[in-house]
Amino acid sequence: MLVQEFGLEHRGSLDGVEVTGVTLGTGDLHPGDLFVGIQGANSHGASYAEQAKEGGAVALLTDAAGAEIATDAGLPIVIVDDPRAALGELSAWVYRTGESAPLLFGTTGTNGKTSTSYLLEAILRQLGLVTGLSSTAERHIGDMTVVSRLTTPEASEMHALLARMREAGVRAVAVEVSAQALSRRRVDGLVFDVVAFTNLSHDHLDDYADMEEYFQAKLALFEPDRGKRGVVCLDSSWGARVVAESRIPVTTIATIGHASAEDVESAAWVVEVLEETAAYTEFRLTGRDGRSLVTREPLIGWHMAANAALAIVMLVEAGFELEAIGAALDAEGGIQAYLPGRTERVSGERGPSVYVDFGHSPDAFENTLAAVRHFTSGRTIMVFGADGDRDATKRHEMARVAAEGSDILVITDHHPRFEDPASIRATLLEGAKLAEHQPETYEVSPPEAAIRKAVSLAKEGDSILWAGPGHQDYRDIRGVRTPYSAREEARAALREAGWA
Ligand SMILES: CC(=O)N[C@H]1[C@@H](OP(=O)(O)OP(=O)(O)OC[C@H]2O[C@@H](n3ccc(=O)[nH]c3=O)[C@H](O)[C@@H]2O)O[C@H](CO)[C@@H](O)[C@@H]1O[C@H](C)C(=O)N[C@@H](C)C(=O)N[C@H](CCC(=O)O)C(=O)O
Ligand SMILES: Nc1ncnc2c1ncn2[C@@H]1O[C@H](COP(=O)(O)OP(=O)(O)OP(=O)(O)O)[C@@H](O)[C@H]1O
Repeated sequence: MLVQEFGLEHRGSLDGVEVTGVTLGTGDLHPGDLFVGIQGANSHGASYAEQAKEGGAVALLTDAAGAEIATDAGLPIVIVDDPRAALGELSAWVYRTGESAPLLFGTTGTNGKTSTSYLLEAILRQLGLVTGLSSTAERHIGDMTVVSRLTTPEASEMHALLARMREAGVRAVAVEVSAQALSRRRVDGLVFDVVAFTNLSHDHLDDYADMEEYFQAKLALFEPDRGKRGVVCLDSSWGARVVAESRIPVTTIATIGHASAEDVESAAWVVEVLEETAAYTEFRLTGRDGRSLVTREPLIGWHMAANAALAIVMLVEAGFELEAIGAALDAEGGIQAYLPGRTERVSGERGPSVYVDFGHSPDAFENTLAAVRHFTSGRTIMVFGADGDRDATKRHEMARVAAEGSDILVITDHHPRFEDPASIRATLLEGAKLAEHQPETYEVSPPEAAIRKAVSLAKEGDSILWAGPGHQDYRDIRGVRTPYSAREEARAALREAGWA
């Protein structure tokens, strides 16, 4: 049936073969699945065809090279030139995700994708809709939470997720779309009702040759086969490029004091931060036509207000009335969202304030440090490390920005992966020295000791920002995911210091 539908070449009998799911990896396999073998960085997926058969796969779809590898695996083989290119459409067909599709929102950008998606989900719930979420931190199917491995799942997993959402009565879904997802065709077979661009700054230059290539990867979300209409944030200068090069209709939003004066002047929507407290940020969102809304989001920093406003404009673009959104938010005192590991406060009433954050780029450090400083009467202490085996070119700038914005710096380890953690720390120490302002600096490994060092130095009125680990519950050390929670470590360090 599938082979006839798509007119595909095949080997071996497909009589009686019924495909009920699609998967790329034997680890995710369910009986009845079509196993798709793609060439990976380490191996060809087709070399796992025998395992896939044992696990209940009913057929293999792969390229000509994969078909050679899997000749003796005992599965019927469907052959296509580029299995990854076929994956989205095929998965959409198997999981019937085109039928009664929910409202789909897709957000891309270097920073703020997860936050915008959570805030969007929260507002949709406050509007009374059953919602879904696909983010780096978690995936949600209504009230159920599913663990995330990638920011954006592979197309087969994405369509399977949407099928489960349909069964659960989900009406609207917020999806975080990474540049890697666009480059690797993970959102094929989806057309978002509204897409959004948050910002672009230095990150992922291990995956992309330069910022231009990284930008072009993100821009792909603003194509008619990916999104119907878009909202572009002008706070980073790359926003104007998205507007100029988008191939779908877009509207714009800019934050006073952060976008250029000309961009604030020309934007269709303007965000003005009215009040920043340790518990919430209040802002006004005003449309060019005079429509306006004042509300609060439960996170610190102007950038989180910008993310919340972006989410609201996405909803307006999807057809929701601004007045209705305002009324739903007013009824509950603002946006009711909990974002795991995004400047999450883990300290109690007494002692220093401790925030754990997922920021891992210079821009994220700068904004989060500024937000923490805003409420700190004492000293700002920053604890951070850098990812091993990921873009090493951003390390100096991360450390310089961290040094510039803090009074005390504790440089430690993050996910070393296969790199030597001591050499990553040495690079960070070099970067910190490039700052004009030189904080008191310590090098402490491992992170369990680093957070304890920071807590031992902190006094009432001081704040500690631990940037990097966010919501994550493991550290990747030489390819092994060791269970580990920064939020739990920070709480333990505070308890041990008598600040419980
Ligand atoms: C570097 C990279 O992109 N790797 C992706 C790639 O893995 P790979 O090429 O290393 O795969 P491989 O180990 O050679 O295996 C080849 C194939 O055999 C399959 N296999 C492999 C072993 C086995 O026992 N059984 C099996 O079936 C694999 O599922 C794969 O399809 O193919 C896998 C499945 O198709 C992906 O899950 C995997 O993403 C990894 C986990 C990853 O970290 N990707 C990063 C770059 C990424 O996409 N990041 C963005 C981040 C964004 C952000 O920070 O904003 C994201 O969206 O998450
Ligand atoms: N609009 C923004 N501008 C700049 N920095 C931001 C913005 N929003 C969030 N950040 C910073 O980036 C960190 C990560 O935020 P978030 O998880 O929402 O981004 P993301 O784009 O999903 O990142 P990732 O792709 O790595 O998951 C935050 O904790 C904060 O430090």
